[in-house]
Amino acid sequence: MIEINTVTKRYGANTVVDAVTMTIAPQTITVIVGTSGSGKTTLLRMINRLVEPSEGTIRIDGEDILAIPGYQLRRRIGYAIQGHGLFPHRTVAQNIATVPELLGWDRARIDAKVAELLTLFQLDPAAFGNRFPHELSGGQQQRVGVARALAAEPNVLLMDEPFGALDPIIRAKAQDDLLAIQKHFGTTIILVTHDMDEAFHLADKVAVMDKGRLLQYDAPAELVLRPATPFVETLIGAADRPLRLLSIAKAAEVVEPGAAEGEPLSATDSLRDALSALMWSGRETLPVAGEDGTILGHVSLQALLQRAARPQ
Ligand SMILES: Nc1ncnc2c1ncn2[C@@H]1O[C@H](COP(=O)(O)OP(=O)(O)OP(=O)(O)O)[C@@H](O)[C@H]1O
Repeated sequence: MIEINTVTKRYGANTVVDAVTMTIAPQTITVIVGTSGSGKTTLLRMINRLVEPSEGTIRIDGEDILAIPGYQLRRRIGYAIQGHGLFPHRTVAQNIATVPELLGWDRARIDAKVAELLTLFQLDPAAFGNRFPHELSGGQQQRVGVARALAAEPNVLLMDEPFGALDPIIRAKAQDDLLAIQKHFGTTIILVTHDMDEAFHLADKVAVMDKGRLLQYDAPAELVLRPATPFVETLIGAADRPLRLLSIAKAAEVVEPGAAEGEPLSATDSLRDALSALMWSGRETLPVAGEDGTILGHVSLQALLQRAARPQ
């Protein structure tokens, strides 16, 4: 658990993070959104002491981070940034091994970890381990950046616009990889993004910042249904509210018994994808298949319209 308690950061007379209080549950993904300059990066960097707070406390699992030397803290907390920040003269394997080496892991454990992470990120260790960063595509470099942040098995991973430079297709894939990896390791992730679609796709909870203040810290559906301020409403985009609600629910949640014609949806597809498939196929219903391909029932346009409507 991460407890941020009335944390403030000032640069001279300028308060860039203003008395932010939030508690982040273990093994969840918190996404920080807000306008440019609202203090998102500063808040994130105070958690690993790359920036020191002017006031307030931050505790990780009950321990005040000021009691831990910054360099030690940063070995315990993964940090991934846009543009990956890989060391250009170290190979992919050496990059990923950086923190485990600092922590004094033995060679066999380091090699096993590097191979595990490369495989997890769908990079063949034999083909990629000895390459240098400039010999990879941007998307591959970004995956290595996240793999490096995870190498020492941190409980906490901070990510600052990690997918900002990726094209939309690779970006969607990177987001799904991150969700799978978070499940696999049970990591607590705090991620900064400008992209509201990304926030809704990834977040257990969203923190909305404006001018250094935390305006709302809630589950994505709460932001849509009960925005704390007009700013939150604008940021989410009033016209997108029904689609945002559909994007955070899965087909499995509205499946009804009975057969339907057409190409089956997957139970894990979002309701937004389900709506798109229904509209494109011109059908009122489509079948839904489980992971093993068994048909579980169908999803109807009617059910989706009900889910997308403002609750009465
Ligand atoms: N070292 C510093 N010295 C002085 N001012 C700073 C420093 N670092 C950040 N700031 C200021 O603090 C404010 C918040 O910056 P921060 O990078 O946290 O915002 P952000 O929400 O992450 O912005 P963006 O979305 O543009 O990355 C900005 O006005 C910035 O100019």
